Amino acid sequence: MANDQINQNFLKWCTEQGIDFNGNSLVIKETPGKNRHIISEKFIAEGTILFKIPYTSLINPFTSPISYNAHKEKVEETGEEDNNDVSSEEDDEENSAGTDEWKNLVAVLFQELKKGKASKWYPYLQILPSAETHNFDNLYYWSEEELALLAPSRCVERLGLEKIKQMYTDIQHDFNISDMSFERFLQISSIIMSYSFDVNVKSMVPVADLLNASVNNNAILQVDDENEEFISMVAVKDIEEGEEVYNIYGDHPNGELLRMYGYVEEGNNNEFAELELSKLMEINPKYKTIIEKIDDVYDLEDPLIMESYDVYLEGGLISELIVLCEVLANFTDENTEEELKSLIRTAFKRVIKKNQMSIETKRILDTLIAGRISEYDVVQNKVYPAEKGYSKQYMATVVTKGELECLEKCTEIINNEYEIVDQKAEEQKKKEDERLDKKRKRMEKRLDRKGGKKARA
Ligand SMILES: C[S@@+](CC[C@H](N)C(=O)[O-])C[C@H]1O[C@@H](n2cnc3c(N)ncnc32)[C@H](O)[C@@H]1O
Repeated sequence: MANDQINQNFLKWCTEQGIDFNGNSLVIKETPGKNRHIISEKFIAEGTILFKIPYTSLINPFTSPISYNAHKEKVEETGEEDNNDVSSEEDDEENSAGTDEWKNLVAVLFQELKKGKASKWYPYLQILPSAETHNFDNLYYWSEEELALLAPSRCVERLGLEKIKQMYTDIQHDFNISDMSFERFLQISSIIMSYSFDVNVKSMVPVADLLNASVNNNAILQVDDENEEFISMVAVKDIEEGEEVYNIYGDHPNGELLRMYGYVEEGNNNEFAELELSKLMEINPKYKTIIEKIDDVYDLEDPLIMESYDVYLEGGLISELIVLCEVLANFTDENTEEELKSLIRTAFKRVIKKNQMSIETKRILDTLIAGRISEYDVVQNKVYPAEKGYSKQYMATVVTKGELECLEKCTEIINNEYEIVDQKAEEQKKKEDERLDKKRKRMEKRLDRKGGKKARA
């Protein structure tokens, strides 16, 4: 079916669902790279509701309950819940709930797509990239060669392919779906990753998902807990005539935008780079053993030993790495477990409360940052490909250049935000002061004695 016809059918369906496009001032446009997006043909003032979407037109396990019930019965029967996630994030309670919602929505969407014209959402499903032949740009569809364009970024490590494979197996089992191929599962997961919203429960939200995103968004989706009928897309800035309406997908750096959504945004201030623990351990052969000792005695709530440490474009280095380097710089082989614990507490106080670090810590960090920057050598001289747009080479360049900028700015941020304390020089100065103080006191005593003699004379 031609795209025009698909759009017309979709608009008709929206009217039937009671979704209006702000008195027709919003129109769907299509351009290469951006695909479908929404433009405002009139000026719209900040605060205006752009469109309202009835909860009944959302796709989620409550509006299309077949698969949800199958899963719920299984959970009630066995008491089992699962902990997988579509990405490589650590598991925790929140993630587990998110994963279950994810699985439910995959199953629901799979069933609705299979129903074809019989689905209540058929005109909506037609405008999603749901055809088996659709080419996604997210990282799950990049070849090995294309992924290599992103080196040395660590964003590729966040793909979590093993977990995804596990999730596929679980869904087949939990929902009794044997006719969903892995390719179809990945395609449906990709749709969910880039089109779904967390509105009470993970859902597909027609029309809201037509909006592209920007860090300078002019609209957001508002969920009003008091309103059980609608959710609304609201203008958060004035929108000029002819301007694109942009939503925001979250505070994602470009590597994450690419992984999940398949696009990047230049000027994205959520950018971050990563410094690896393994590289820190390579700086000094002793560090590995000390880090293992820290891991053994560590009893504070916030984790200190991590696989990698983030360096933010605007916020610099996360303080946990500075604390860790401070401990590495001050630990000696004679230190007992208790002394090590005390070193950790002192390091936290110094770094977080006093914004101080020792000059030794600064040296370790400088070495680590310089080493990571040198891994970006290939990026330093990279020019943006002539064909800007959305080529994979262009997108990979935006990611790696953004990360390099974070690292280059990091040292400057450290210098501005922390007082660098030269501990050894301070100790020497303290000793020197004490020596002079003693000398002064001796002189005073001598003078006193002399003064006494004179008085007697
Ligand atoms: C929720 S959909 C938005 C509608 C989408 N453009 C379409 O044609 O269906 C999210 C997808 O839109 C694209 N997208 C979103 N924001 C973009 C942007 N600022 N530039 C380019 N593509 C963008 C990405 O492909 C993303 O996966």
